Amino acid sequence: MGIGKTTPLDEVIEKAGGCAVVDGGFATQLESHGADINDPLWSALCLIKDPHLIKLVHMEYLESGADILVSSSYQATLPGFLSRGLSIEEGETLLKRSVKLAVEARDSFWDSISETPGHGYNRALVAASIGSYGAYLADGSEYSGCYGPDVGLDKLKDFHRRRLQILVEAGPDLLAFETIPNKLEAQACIELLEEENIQIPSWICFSSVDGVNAPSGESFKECLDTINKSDKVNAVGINCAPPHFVEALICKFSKLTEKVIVVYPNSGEVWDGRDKRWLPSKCFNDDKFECYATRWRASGAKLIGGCCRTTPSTVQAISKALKERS
Ligand SMILES: C[S+](C)CC[C@H](N)C(=O)O
Ligand SMILES: N[C@@H](CCS)C(=O)O
Ligand SMILES: [Zn+2]
Repeated sequence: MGIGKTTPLDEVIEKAGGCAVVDGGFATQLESHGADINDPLWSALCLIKDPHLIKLVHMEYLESGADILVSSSYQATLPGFLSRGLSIEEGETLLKRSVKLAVEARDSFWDSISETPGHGYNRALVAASIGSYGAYLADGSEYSGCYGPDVGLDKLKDFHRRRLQILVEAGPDLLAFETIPNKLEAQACIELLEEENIQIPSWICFSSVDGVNAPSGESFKECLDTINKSDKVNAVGINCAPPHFVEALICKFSKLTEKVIVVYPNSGEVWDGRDKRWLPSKCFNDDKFECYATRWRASGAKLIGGCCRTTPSTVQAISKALKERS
């Protein structure tokens, strides 16, 4: 995945007219179909209990115009599955299932739509979601970056390595590291991509709670200086932060990196990691996303979508804004 080579990610961006659409809140949409994800495994519980809902949600985002589907593996981890009494083998099967379900949805949507002349869809890519260590902890620390003194680089690499290998074996088109809250975890991700000689594209997205720095308080300059050293990372950006932070962050990132910029913010509501609920806050509706999407593209983002509490209608609004191109 050397720099300069055209990747499937570049191709989908080009086919989409310069800015491709990422899907929206995956867990949110599972909940709207009645899934109970109030659990340490969060949305990954559905890999065990409701795999059909996972496929349904992927289909809904495809119909809404997503060019990239993010898989259901955000909070799917081997230690998480082991602590539920599953075997390593069962855990590995579930991880592979997350990619398989997204690939099946993509293939079946593409087969059905291909028969419709003049359809405006692109064949979507499947990104395997790799949630941060904080997501696995299920204590809200993907928004604080405070992993404590015992969590060093090696521990983070150990945490991520096997899942990454299994997800890659399952054949996604790319890897999506999500809600990374600090520089150390970004470093762990890039070292793993290198050590495992990963040949598919990847993006690394940070969360942000102040709109200026990573949640840990480290500057994005420090974080991006680390990522810029790796030619295994194709895109870098922000996910699950409030939309009103995004424009300024795109401007900041575009001065700090030449990599593709990816943004998929949440609705603006705030996750209460202790009580496990979304706190009402400044919340942005689909019309606002439609208008923001155009501005984010003008500021330099090439991958735009939604994260938690956004829905297929949000993605439809983004897709409408980006595909009614200038
Ligand atoms: C993106 S957050 C809302 C995911 C859930 C969190 N890791 C938890 O388990 O509390
Ligand atoms: N891909 C995950 C991100 C959570 S922050 C989801 O949409 O559920
Ligand atoms: Zn989110």
